[in-house]
Amino acid sequence: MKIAVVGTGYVGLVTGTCLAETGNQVICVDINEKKVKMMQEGKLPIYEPGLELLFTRNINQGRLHFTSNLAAALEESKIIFLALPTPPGGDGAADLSYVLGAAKDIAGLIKEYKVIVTKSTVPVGTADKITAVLQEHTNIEFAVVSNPEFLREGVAVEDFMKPDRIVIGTLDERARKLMGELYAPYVRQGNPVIFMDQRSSELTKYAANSFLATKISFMNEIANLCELVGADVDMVRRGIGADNRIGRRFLFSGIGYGGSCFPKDVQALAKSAKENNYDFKILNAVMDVNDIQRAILVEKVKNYYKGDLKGKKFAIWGLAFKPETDDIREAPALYIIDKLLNEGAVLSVFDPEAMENVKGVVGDKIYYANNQYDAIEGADALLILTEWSVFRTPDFEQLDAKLKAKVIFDGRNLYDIQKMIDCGYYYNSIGRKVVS
Ligand SMILES: NC(=O)C1=CN([C@@H]2O[C@H](COP(=O)(O)OP(=O)(O)OC[C@H]3O[C@@H](n4cnc5c(N)ncnc54)[C@H](O)[C@@H]3O)[C@@H](O)[C@H]2O)C=CC1
Ligand SMILES: O=C(O)[C@H]1O[C@H](OP(=O)(O)OP(=O)(O)OC[C@H]2O[C@@H](n3ccc(=O)[nH]c3=O)[C@H](O)[C@@H]2O)[C@H](O)[C@@H](O)[C@@H]1O
Repeated sequence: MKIAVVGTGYVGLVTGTCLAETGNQVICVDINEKKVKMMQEGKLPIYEPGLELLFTRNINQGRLHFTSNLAAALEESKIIFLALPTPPGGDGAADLSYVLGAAKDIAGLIKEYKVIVTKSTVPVGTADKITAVLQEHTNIEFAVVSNPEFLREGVAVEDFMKPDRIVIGTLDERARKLMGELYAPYVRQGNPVIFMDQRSSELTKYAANSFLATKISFMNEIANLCELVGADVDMVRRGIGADNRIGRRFLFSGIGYGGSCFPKDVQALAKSAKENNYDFKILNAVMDVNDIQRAILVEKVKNYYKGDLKGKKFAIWGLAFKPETDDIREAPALYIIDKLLNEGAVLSVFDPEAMENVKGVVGDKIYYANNQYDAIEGADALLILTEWSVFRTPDFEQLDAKLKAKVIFDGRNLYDIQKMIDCGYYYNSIGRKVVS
């Protein structure tokens, strides 16, 4: 099938590449000409494990193409995916200007029946808005389909190629058939394609992200309670996760959820509920808890140094909002860096992939170390903010030798408490006892 993908961010690139991998002819369009040129030269603009191999293979085999010319991309494509940004507007609601703007452009260019698919995360009623824009500007037949994307950064290829489920929101029979054919190669036994109406599909995406964010905020509150009552959150997590009704995943307490989606989507769903005269109380609490949790490590550091961080040198391991990505959008690390700098601390940071992105935002106010051990040289304490594998089993001899003091604040609970006691560290993690 011939497919156009409009927008080559995370979702557009993964969607386009994976659809090409199953034999489709895919043309990806972006208004960012620099990015398009880069991709035409075979260079991938993001770090995502496993994507480069597929990206290169499909370009070389002539199935994956890039352009900034929307008209050319639409010409022969039967299905047009919109993978455009939906950032929070000033009031927290999703900004639909990219999506509706593209719909208008598409309306002016199509000459035959097209299926227009929203991959972007959009509020309930957006398919109707896209339909209205198209109807206003074209007489050509079309169907608007909601097909939310559930991929996680860092495991995006796996998530797209082997999805838990595929949600397709349309009542248009022709579109339903085409979408069913397109996704047939990705369906594994028991992992269904779920067809529904557009509104239910749009809400499914927000409900999924908000439910996962709720799980995280819930566990962060349990962690805070654990610290007060002398319980261990890792034990509680294992204890409740063994119940299939609860499940083992997404129960890790830490320094709050970040990334380009959870913060914006929880906020957008709360806003959309409010617009419909519904006060979504749980979501408001989820956001409040996350705000508090993002500050928790800084509070622990301040308590340890009795409020005076001036001139203290801290090493930071991990900047990306989670491992296996260079994405720093809404990363807790950015918030923590800002707070520590305001307190007069001196920072030396290391992340396996996100250094360049942080340089672009934070600039030369901090030292960008060459590796994780360079970062800790002479530091008063180490702060761990992202659970990259390389931080899980560090060389403790180097830690002992390079840190000025044996002090670790761990926002991701990477180390065994007993080991830290044996090694003589002051070790403060999340929801577990503080040892020294
Ligand atoms: N990042 C993620 O892991 C996931 C994101 N989503 C949703 O997917 C949507 C896209 O997210 P990302 O891929 O992260 O976005 P992004 O912000 O990384 O990329 C968007 C791309 O669209 C391009 N663009 C903007 N206007 C355009 C236009 N008129 N024509 C062509 N290209 C245009 C930009 O240049 C950029 O390359 C959002 O709604 C997001 O909530 C859904 C699931 C996962
Ligand atoms: O809509 C989206 O963009 C995507 O948002 C999330 O994916 P992603 O943001 O890539 O990352 P997650 O793995 O979900 O992590 C999000 C945040 O939650 C935090 N988290 C995650 C899990 C956990 O147990 N505890 C926890 O604090 C992570 O550290 C991270 O900051 C969802 O998991 C995807 O299904 C969804 O498609």
